[in-house]
Amino acid sequence: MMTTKERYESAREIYRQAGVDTDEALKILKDIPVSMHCWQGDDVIGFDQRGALSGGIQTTGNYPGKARTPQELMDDIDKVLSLVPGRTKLNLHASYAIFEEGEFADRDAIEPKHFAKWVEFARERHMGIDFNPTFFSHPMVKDNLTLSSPDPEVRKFWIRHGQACLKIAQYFAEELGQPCVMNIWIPDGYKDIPADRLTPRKRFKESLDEILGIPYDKEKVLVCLESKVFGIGMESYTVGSSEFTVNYAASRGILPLMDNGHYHPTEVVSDKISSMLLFFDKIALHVTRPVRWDSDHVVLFDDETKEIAKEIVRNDALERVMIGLDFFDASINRIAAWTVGMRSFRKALLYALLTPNKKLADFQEEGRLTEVLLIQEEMKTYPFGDVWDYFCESCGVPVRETWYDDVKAYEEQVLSKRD
Ligand SMILES: C[C@H](O)[C@H](O)[C@@H](O)C(=O)CO
Ligand SMILES: [Mn+2]
Repeated sequence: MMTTKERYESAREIYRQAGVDTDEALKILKDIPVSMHCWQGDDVIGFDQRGALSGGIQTTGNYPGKARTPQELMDDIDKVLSLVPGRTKLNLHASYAIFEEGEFADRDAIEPKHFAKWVEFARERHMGIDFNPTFFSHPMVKDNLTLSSPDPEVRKFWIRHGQACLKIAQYFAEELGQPCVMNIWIPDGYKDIPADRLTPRKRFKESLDEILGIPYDKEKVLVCLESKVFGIGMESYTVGSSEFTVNYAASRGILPLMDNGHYHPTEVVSDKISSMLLFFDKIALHVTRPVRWDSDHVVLFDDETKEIAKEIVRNDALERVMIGLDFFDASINRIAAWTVGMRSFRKALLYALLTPNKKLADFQEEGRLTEVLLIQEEMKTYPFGDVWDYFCESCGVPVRETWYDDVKAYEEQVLSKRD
């Protein structure tokens, strides 16, 4: 039987004939940062509250073994890191603040010190940290409203939260020497047809201006604003619609964030990326898999994921698109869910890098559309798996599904003891 390296060498030659340099592709692939969301490990619960998940998002499933403490979550993240190749960043929500015994700070009073353990964790693993204020799962979310609430006390609380998070984001960037992508998403909306769509959006705009009005270093903290078309219980109207967030981001010099679960079912983020790149220096993504709704299924190596990766790679936008994953599945082993999602997106990036993008774009310009179609189709059966396996092996992570043996062992030795 051929070794992984021998299979790679054979594949390299096949790709070379199609005009693709696999060695170069693997060099690029290894350094593309993909931000891994901490919230897959504990069903988006966090450590600062005991209530249910709110904000119109939902984790379904009851698979045993979810992380209940910071140490358990860190152990689980470590297990995933040992199974996924390439550069990873860690994406935290503010609700994952770590308090000393007997200590507590509410969301509007959290400080960098409450994230010092995460910094230590990331530093030891040479990772940067991205960050998210948490505008949900908290008693100060009143009638599903936060920054757009008519109640000034509610708004002020969440403005203070946003400002506290900016300081924490800058602390991450300074401590770890990598910019921190700080994403703002609010759940605010109405279940039924609103009487006034304008006023809540006006208040949201003013609240955001107050948050971003405090001094912070724009080189170190890349603030994003994420849109959403609907949430559970907010089916008819969301304050932070796509038009709101894109216009706000453009007018304030921050990044728009597109989550591919946050649009109407036939809209695709892959088609939006090029337009956004023409008007923004940088944009951000939450890659997820919506199944009929914003269900946040595990990211797969599917057509839309591939198309998203292609848009980033072939538009030469690897440094301009901040990639983060956002899914949460509690119905299967959570470590496996994370691993499948992370490996799948890295695969999609590799697939894009192994596509003769320049040749195809030239053909399109020349009107050779038959060739565009047939080459894209033929590339699907190139020996992609041999290149992927070699990449995994050279990054020191398991090749193919053998990684599940590690997950099973971890489940038996660690996860099964948790409940
Ligand atoms: C945890 C959430 O998924 C996240 O904050 C937000 O990005 C979102 O996508 C809400 O639907
Ligand atoms: Mn998201």
